[in-house]
Amino acid sequence: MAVFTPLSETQVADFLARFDAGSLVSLEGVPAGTENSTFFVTTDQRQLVLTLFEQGEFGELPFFVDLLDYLDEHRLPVPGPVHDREGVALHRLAGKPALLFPRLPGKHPKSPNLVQCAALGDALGHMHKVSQHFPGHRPNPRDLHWLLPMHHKVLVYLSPEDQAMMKDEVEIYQDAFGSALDLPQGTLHGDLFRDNALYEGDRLGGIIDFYNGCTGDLLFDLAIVINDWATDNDGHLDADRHDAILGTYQARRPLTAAEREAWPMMLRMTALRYWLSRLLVVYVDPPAHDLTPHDPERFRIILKARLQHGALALPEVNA
Ligand SMILES: Nc1ncnc2c1ncn2[C@@H]1O[C@H](COP(=O)(O)OP(=O)(O)OP(=O)(O)O)[C@@H](O)[C@H]1O
Ligand SMILES: N[C@@H](CCO)C(=O)O
Repeated sequence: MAVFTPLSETQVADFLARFDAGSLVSLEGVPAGTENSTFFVTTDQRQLVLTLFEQGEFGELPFFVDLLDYLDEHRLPVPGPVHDREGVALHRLAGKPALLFPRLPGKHPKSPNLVQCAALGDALGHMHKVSQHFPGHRPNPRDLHWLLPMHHKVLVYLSPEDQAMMKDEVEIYQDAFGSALDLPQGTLHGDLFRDNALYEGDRLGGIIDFYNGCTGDLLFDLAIVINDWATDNDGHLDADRHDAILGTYQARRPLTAAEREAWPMMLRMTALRYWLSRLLVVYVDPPAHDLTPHDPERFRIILKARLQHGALALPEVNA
């Protein structure tokens, strides 16, 4: 379950009274998700999602609200927060920060087809073009500055071979990314896995869960996407999905020469980023709830595959 703070219908009905969003018809806790409490709220006018923030830096929530407002204004497929009659989006409910969103249609794609991959690449490329001009700033909390101290915390839980792989990798990234690399910057989604996208058939209904959103290398975001969306069960890249995503992405935003050069290393660094964050959840800082954590092994396998086989050739950009 992912309702850490239960809400009564009366609480939600009172909350809705500040918005022009209709009166409560039904309230349903959403089982998915691991970080926040999520509810589907149906009113006599529309379908909404209510999120209560359970963890994280609450002071950062205005950044996420502004980012979603900005992307929504620029017609990206994201749930723009619902503002109340006073123009305020961020409220408190049951003692927790709360946001109301439109409920986007569709389902998460487990095994995305090539049309769905192309739609995702197009949306991400569009988002990255737009997000380069978003004025908000939040440092990337999961970049090399985080990997460096945090990887020490999990080494003790790894086999000698995996310890060596992790240590060597982090050292290599310091050389590769430590000095001034001229990679295009912008605002990233920061966690655009398949379970953060919704599709109605082949149509991308929307991208959700922007709470890892931050400012950083756009390539970092793209590598997260390719590692999750275009990797087979053995950790190898799936050439068709890879090309479908990168083809439409680059039609929006062609990669620069520096990005092309950094690409194989970025795939490795973002694979290690998730191997590490998942290891930390399992061994170092387990959450209070009993939800099954994501499997770190998946990203150890992906990292090994990227080390053994490198990256695939990037599709050419059609002028
Ligand atoms: N705007 C939306 N429209 C439709 N469904 C949504 C929306 N927002 C959230 N959901 C549903 O609620 C689930 C949980 O939401 P979300 O991913 O934001 O939670 P979380 O606890 O932050 O999860 P995670 O573990 O991915 O960080 C999603 O997987 C999705 O099914
Ligand atoms: N997408 C993350 C979990 C949410 O941050 C993972 O798969 O490890």
